[in-house]
Amino acid sequence: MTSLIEAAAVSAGFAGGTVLRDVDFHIDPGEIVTVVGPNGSGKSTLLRLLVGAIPPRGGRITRRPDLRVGYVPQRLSIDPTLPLTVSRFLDLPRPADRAEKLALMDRVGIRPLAAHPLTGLSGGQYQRALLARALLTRPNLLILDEATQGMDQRGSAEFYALIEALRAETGAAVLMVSHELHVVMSASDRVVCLNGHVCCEGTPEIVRSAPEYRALFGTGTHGALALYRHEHDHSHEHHHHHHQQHDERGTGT
Ligand SMILES: Nc1ncnc2c1ncn2[C@@H]1O[C@H](COP(=O)(O)OP(=O)(O)OP(=O)(O)O)[C@@H](O)[C@H]1O
Repeated sequence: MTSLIEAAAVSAGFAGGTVLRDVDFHIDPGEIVTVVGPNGSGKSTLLRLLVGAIPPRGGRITRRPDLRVGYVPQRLSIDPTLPLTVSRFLDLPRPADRAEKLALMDRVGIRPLAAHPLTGLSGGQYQRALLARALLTRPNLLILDEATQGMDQRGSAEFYALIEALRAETGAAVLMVSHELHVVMSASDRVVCLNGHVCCEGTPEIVRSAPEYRALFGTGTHGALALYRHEHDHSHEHHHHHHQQHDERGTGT
């Protein structure tokens, strides 16, 4: 088996009815696959099926035996009265190697925030903390569920550029869900457009011009796509610069 996860003719549903029907899906090592679809189209349900959190009603899901998933949830339910710092958060559920923690916080740009309470982070910083924690398990598949919710367009573009860089460094495949189509799509090798079933899939360019996709999302996203491309082309210098700014601010506090 070469795919990390493979789903064949999978269906899923709850008491309220069928949510997914006849879905074929796979993700290969090192691939970035994005699942897009309107609210309620079954994106989160598909992720939960793939990781085995819920059983399929029909069809079959196969996971490669060496699959190691790093999961970046949308949010975590953490008691806001708990004085949990970013650094301590990375010790949950099990204590992590200190050097490794520092290296990962550095890599995702939150090292100056190590001693800050988790609850005081901005949306973008918080997602980076979740990302660092997910990376501690050295995943070969990183799964992100609406990771950029609440970030502005520039923040999202930077976050996705980081994800792409991490994929290049670690070789991990990335599976993400988003309804922020325009920004996320260019970072993807393959896009799966979901609406209870797979409407269309392929490279971002193919999906973007597919009639099924246009019927669901329209065509008015070119400006945002251009912004991402621009950011992306200049990402490396740009990012180091940003992290430096973070560092300076962080050590001052
Ligand atoms: N545990 C559950 N019990 C009952 N119904 C559920 C459950 N989880 C999801 N659903 C229903 O399944 C459908 C798909 O939900 P899902 O969360 O997978 O969609 P989504 O595409 O991720 O949506 P969104 O973009 O809003 O996050 C919805 O109608 C939802 O109400």
